[in-house]
Amino acid sequence: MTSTVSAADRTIRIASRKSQLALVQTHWVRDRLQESHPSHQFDIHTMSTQGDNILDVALAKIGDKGLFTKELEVRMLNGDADFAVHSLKDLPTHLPEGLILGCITEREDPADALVVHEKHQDKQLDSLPEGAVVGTSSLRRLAQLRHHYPHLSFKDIRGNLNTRLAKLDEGQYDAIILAVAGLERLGMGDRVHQVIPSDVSLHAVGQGALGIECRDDDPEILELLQAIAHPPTTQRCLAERAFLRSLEGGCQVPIGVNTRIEGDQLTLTGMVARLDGQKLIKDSLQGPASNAEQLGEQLANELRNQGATEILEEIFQEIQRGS
Ligand SMILES: NCc1[nH]cc(CCC(=O)O)c1CC(=O)O
Repeated sequence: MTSTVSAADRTIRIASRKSQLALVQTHWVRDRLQESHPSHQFDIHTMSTQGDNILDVALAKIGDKGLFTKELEVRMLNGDADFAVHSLKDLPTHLPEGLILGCITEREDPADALVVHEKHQDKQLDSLPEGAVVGTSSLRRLAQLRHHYPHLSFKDIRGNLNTRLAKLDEGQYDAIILAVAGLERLGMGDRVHQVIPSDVSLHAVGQGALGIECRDDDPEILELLQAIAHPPTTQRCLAERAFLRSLEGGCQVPIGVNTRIEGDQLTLTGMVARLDGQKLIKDSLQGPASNAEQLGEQLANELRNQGATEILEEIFQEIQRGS
């Protein structure tokens, strides 16, 4: 006798990292899917990733190719998990054979935030004192902030959000830069002291959105995930990811974006900067949102014509040398 397992009696296994932010995000996805598919059973399986364990090596040096995603991907490919919930910005633009981006959820504010030590409550980025120490490990944030605020100094910061906030509060930094979205999801939106405007700092590709990764040969899961897909966010993020995919050369680089949808028009702004902030190439273009990925590739070509390739090559060499 044969029996067919229908989605309704299949237990769906969700893979997640163990960090507090990852768990909040995964529970949010599970709860939304449970609402739209009440008869399904969803189980969450948590695991640590390399990115959670390696805290001392500069992330830029090892590159962030799947550092936060690999272990989850292995589970899916082995058939031990059905999909994984990621912060979209941590999900590489090239996925392993057999896996795809099943859906993208509605984005929160994608901007970066300035979070200050209590002694700087009355300050903003432009009024922090000369030499104030700003914590960030993101080359993108570093290059853009150096460009606009040469009076500040920058220091690496590692660890999860709570660890970083504790280091700030202890006085190891005058201020730190974090994503608005992460703070809000953890109920710490009150720590956002200044939302950094997009003319100062473009955000990371995919920032503020969740990406659900699954096997490409599982139509049941792909269908189920459509309940939490958000088409405008998806179009914006596909344009952003195509832009990054087209530019990146195998390491974490200072690339930022901003997107906007009005009617059926998508506007994409992208930038590539030198690490010292002395040179910054930025441009925008607009086109039909239905051509999102093509727009991303087109903008990448534009920036290459304006000198992005040289900047990226220079950065790649600096990182190799370990400077
Ligand atoms: N690289 C770490 C990371 N990955 C996702 C977020 C939270 C925000 C988001 O969903 O983009 C953060 C923290 C941060 O950048 O402050």
